[in-house]
Amino acid sequence: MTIWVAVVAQTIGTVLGTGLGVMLTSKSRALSWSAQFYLWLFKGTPLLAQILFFYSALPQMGLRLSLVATGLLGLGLNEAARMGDIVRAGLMAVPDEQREAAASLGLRPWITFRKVIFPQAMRTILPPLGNNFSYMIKATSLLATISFAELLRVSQQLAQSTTHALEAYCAASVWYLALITIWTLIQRRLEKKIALNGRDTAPAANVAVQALPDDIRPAIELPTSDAPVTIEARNISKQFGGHTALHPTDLIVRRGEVVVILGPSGSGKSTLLRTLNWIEPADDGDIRIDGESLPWRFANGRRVRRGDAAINRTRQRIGMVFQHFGLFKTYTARENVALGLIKLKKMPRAEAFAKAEALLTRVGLSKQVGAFPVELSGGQRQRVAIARALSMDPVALLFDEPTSALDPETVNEVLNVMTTIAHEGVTMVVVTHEVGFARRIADRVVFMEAGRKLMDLPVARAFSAEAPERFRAFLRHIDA
Ligand SMILES: Nc1ncnc2c1ncn2[C@@H]1O[C@H](COP(=O)(O)OP(=O)(O)OP(=O)(O)O)[C@@H](O)[C@H]1O
Repeated sequence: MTIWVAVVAQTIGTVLGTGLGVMLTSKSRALSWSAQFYLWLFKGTPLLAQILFFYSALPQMGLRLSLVATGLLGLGLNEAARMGDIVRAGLMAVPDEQREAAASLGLRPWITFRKVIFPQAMRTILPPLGNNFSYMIKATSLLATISFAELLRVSQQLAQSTTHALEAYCAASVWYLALITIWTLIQRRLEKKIALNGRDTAPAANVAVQALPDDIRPAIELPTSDAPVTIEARNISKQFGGHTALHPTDLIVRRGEVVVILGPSGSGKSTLLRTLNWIEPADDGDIRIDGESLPWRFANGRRVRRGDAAINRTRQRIGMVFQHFGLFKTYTARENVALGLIKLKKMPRAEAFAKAEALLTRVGLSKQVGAFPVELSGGQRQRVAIARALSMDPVALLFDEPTSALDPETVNEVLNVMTTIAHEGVTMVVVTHEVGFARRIADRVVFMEAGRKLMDLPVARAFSAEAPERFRAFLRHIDA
């Protein structure tokens, strides 16, 4: 009986708690506040009072439960509140880059959750879940020896109407709720504080960002090649809080071009790049991929934001490589590369794996196809990430500081792969601090400072006396 009750109650708690955990991390306020209310109520009132409530109040609503069913309901709903917190912690422990990597492939939120986020969150969730289950087994004995006896006693008293047992329980519940509310508020404050302290800091600045006067005229030169335009960003801007990370900026990338974006730390390079595939939605402006607007559709002459599914579809056409690789940790190299093909292109598994292996061979990893990310070096992981970004046959690849997290010896193995695919004609936009790479590979060099594009020149002119003084000062600083 103990095992049966514990298993059923734990199952109710785990299933319901998983839903609550997802709701707690949801961007929808209605969902997260409903889940928070549930947790507050069930964590804040004593189990015995809840069981008593179910036992005495539910029959009045026409639902009569047996003693065991009442106990199951009480234990299950309480466990759901605890599991909700545990699942939320597990989901929050999965780095944001995993979600961004999935979004950059164009995976739908449900698939991302099921295939990428939840399996990783399980590693954090499983130990406390085991712990809770041990507790649950013991709680069933409490239920049997104390709660049921108490239930029967109170029920008899209620029937005889000689005491105010129910009121006493209600008053006790209010007190507990007040205590738990205070603790919840303290816990929230602590979590907020820790979240702020733990926020990723930008890599060390190589040149201090200087404020620029608002009326500065950027030295912009539009590309002269007449290949068709692949990415067309117009007037995109982005603010974080009150801080303008990106002033209204244009960027045009033509088919086969390699555009390298250089600039001091904090100058808005990554923000510009991340708006190009809407991983970071811009506040204003438009991005067109092969002429198709990524964020907007036009209805009755008005501009309307496209739905997430439509944005995902267009986004699939652009691959992205992240600084910290963003490989899905629970999948092998081959599975990482094949996931988008199987889930989005609906390719049969065998065919997707064959294509994944061919791509991994192309980046020099034919022997590591079965390795998990932890078994690979940084350079190898980044090459898997490049193969994965190529898997969807994108019209362009975006690289966000692809070598910044690598040891100096492995930087070149990644740059060599990037050089090879650039020579194969892949359209690329690269944010990097590797000036040498820009000189060798770029067709155009964009220089950013304080959220503005200050230079956009063909490579030969960018590295000549013709370049703006600010860019030459930046190069001198790096040389030094
Ligand atoms: N998610 C965010 N929340 C708040 N501020 C942000 C966020 N992302 C970027 N910023 C701010 O926007 C500005 C531009 O950041 P961005 O990462 O684009 O610069 P960057 O040139 O790529 O820098 P780095 O070379 O150091 O990566 C910085 O001041 C940064 O602190």
